[in-house]
Amino acid sequence: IISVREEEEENGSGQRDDVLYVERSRQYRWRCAEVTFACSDEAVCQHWVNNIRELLATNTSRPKHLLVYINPYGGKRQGKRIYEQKVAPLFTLAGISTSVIVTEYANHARDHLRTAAELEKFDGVVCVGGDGMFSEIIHGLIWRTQIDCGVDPNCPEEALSPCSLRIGIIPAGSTDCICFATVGTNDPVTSALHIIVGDSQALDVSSVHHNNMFLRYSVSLLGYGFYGDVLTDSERKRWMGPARYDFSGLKMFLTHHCYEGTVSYLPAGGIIGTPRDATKCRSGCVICQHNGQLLSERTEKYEMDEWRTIRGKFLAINAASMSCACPRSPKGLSPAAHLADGTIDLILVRKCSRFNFLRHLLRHTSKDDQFDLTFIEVHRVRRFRFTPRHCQSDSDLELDLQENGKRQIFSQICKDHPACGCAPAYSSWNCDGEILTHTAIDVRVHCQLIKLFARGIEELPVFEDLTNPCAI
Ligand SMILES: CCCCCCCCCCCCC/C=C/[C@@H](O)[C@H](COP(=O)(O)O)NC(=O)CCCCC
Ligand SMILES: Nc1ncnc2c1ncn2[C@@H]1O[C@H](COP(=O)(O)OP(=O)(O)O)[C@@H](O)[C@H]1O
Ligand SMILES: [Ca+2]
Repeated sequence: IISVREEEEENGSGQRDDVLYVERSRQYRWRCAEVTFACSDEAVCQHWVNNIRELLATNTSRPKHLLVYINPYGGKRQGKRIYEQKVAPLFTLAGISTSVIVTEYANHARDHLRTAAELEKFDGVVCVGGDGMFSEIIHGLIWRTQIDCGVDPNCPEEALSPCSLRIGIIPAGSTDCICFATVGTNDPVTSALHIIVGDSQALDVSSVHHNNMFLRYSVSLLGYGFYGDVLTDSERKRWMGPARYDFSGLKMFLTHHCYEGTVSYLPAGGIIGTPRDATKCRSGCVICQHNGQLLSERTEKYEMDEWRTIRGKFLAINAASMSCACPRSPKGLSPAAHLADGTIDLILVRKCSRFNFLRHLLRHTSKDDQFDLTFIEVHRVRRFRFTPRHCQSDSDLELDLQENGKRQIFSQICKDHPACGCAPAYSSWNCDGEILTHTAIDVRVHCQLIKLFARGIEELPVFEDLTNPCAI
């Protein structure tokens, strides 16, 4: 139930109660529906209304005061309109009061959250925008929580303190992968209703460091190579709106750059689940519960796991903290990744032909397994490091030379691209849609560090689930 309102019957024959409630629609969408109860005895009617209102008021998981940040610049620049026309009226109906800030520049929301007075009077923060805007919100909230708790965010070894305020996402960006992968759809009304009913979904956060210096947090994709290059190229074409990703995606596919470097990772030992599982992370996921519990009890196990190292040439290095499902790829980059299990799926796409890379990419949009290819490796990890070849230590480079024969260190990249002879040695990291300035990074997962107003993707009813044989 969202709310209840009473009205006199027009002919004076008693009272009417209109109850607004959430109804499930197709493909994970929720809608607001209304049912009317009428009674000739006004006292009885009033009794219903009072009881419903009392139940709603005593429900502590529902937010009553929200701090809303709107990015008017993201996606198709519709954030303000989406909020005012589709979301604000629902919040009003649900009796939620709001403080709304329309951002005026990049990092406005992040900086505001870092210093905002009386944050404790709010029951949550609402982010109207895309993944970049969500990233601003978590940077503000996580930073503030660590400073308040005396945790040094620059130290990669420190355990971070969880944030108490829940975050709601109203999708108004270009990809909106975080919303899609946690709700199942990018629909502002559905997201508003998840906020109103007070849903809660824990989310892992990865911290990214470079030489003991904090760089960024990530909750969805950290991508070097293909996705880093797509992002860098697409930022120059922001005027195209969300279509910039399709243009830059095609361009980077044709460019076909590969990058050399070393990936080291700490496998996620002792947990249940693998990146090749057929089961997916869904509402109330038992794998997230089990692994989350395990991590909170057995931190020493994590230290006992052994680091592994892979050197090579890669078209893409993708670290998915969640499935990264989005409208372009409804199953995502790593379909079996979990929202809150304390792990990242590390996907290595080794150098291969354009044709093979296309096969891999196309499988993101079909039922075929994108990992079932000889040039793809996927590992479930707790931590990983990447060093591009030109940042490797002298001894590492010496080792490479021995392995690869006597060729000149700095010519190998152009050798991979004889046509242009000037391919770049470095890519950049795409960190939830923001470009990272450093290429050598150290990434660590912090299990269930933040909470969203969401419940994870719900199981579809059998008749809607086209992957289910009973539906056909
Ligand atoms: C030839 C067919 C190719 C099909 C490829 C489909 C693969 C798509 C996987 C997309 C994964 C996206 C992961 C999400 C990243 C977002 O965080 C990021 C920023 O989002 P936003 O702030 O809302 O704009 N989006 C991207 O990096 C876009 C990647 C697009 C790649 C084509
Ligand atoms: N008022 C603003 N003006 C310019 N940039 C902004 C503003 N508010 C937020 N940003 C920045 O806009 C960028 C893109 O935002 P995002 O919501 O992710 O949209 P998109 O999905 O289109 O990339 C982010 O880097 C964010 O920090
Ligand atoms: Ca995860």
